[in-house]
Amino acid sequence: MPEILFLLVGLLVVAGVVVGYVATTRRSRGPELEPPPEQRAGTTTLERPPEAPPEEGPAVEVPPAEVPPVEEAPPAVEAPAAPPRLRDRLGKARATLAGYVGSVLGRSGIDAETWDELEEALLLADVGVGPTMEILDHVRARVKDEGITDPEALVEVLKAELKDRIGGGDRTLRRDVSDGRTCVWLFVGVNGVGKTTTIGKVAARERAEGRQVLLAAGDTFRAAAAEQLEMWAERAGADFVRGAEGSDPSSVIFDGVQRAASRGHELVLADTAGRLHTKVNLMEELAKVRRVSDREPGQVAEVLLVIDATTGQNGLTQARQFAEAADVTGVVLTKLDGSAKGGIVVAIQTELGIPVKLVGLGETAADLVEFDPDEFVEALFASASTPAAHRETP
Ligand SMILES: Nc1nc2c(ncn2[C@@H]2O[C@H](COP(=O)(O)OP(=O)(O)OP(=O)(O)O)[C@@H](O)[C@H]2O)c(=O)[nH]1
Repeated sequence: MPEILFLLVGLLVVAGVVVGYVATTRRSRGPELEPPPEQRAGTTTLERPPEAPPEEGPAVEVPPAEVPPVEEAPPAVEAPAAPPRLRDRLGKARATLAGYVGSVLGRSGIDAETWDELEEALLLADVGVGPTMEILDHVRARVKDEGITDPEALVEVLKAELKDRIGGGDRTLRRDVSDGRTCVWLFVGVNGVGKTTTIGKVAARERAEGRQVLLAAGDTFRAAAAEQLEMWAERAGADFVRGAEGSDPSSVIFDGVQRAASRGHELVLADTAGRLHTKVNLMEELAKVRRVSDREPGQVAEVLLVIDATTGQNGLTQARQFAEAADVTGVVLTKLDGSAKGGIVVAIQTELGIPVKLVGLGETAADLVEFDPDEFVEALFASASTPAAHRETP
């Protein structure tokens, strides 16, 4: 009996000691709750009513107290891996053309079938009926004038014609803004074309080149879109601003611009919700986004229309509508790695005169290249049977 009493007293003493220790440690460490997103470094969530009035003036002043000194900006990140070469990634488009071109080159001369095959090849590549006919008319005229009879020379004339059509125009991404203003690039396009992914790729590139960048989640329709963008921002070491779900995209982007300006960032990359080019109200909203993003302290230097290369000719209709609503300055053609329809480049450039500036060739940060017309045409015509790595660009 005394043993049991002794044991009970011992247990009580031990329990008391343990409880006391735990309470002390808790107090000294503080609560272990995750900080709310707005308190995490480099991230801001703007809680605002959905109908903030950005057109009437700045909706929300960024309080100076919230702005950390510029030294606290995210560190520069490593450059993404070397960008892929166009010709290594144009597998599908190359394979489609290679069959036709191989057949043309296999003939002893140029005959009616040769022209039929070239026409079919261009149509399959989605160059479009109008441009295909024009291109072949020009090539026919040159072949006749120059007395060309050799199929190889004919293919060279066709390549030159294509390069002529998609060449020219300024493809550099513009950064020139008035003194004291912050450069804004807007990314627009229909759903799922790759806007967010492209912004992530561009952010990685800009950061690797040492620029301070802010990503603004102007896609307030889908919470997942903002989360996806935030992930890209974290990876790239970029600043990030999002708004409450359903809030006004113009306000969110404007707040992003204000924050970027106050922190001395060079560039704001603004995402917008995917929208059908046929929905008038959404296209009007986009026009407003552009106007508001252009107000001090921001200035829109690029409106980049993102087009999915696999949609082919439909991309042309989209480009027309977006150009009207948001004054598009350049095209980013994505998913060219999985498309046989690279010919849309020709259609967009010749029919709308909008230069293709960037090309997406995959889903990682490195899969973005500047568009080079000569390289593109050579890549399209490079023989599918010859390993690209062993061929020299003529
Ligand atoms: N193969 C390939 N896939 C790509 C490329 N660019 C984007 N994608 C993929 O396309 C899908 C859609 O990309 P997002 O960036 O979410 O497209 P979005 O335009 O922002 O979509 P919404 O927000 O719905 O309008 C994702 O699975 C991307 O990984 C590319 O160049 N090549």
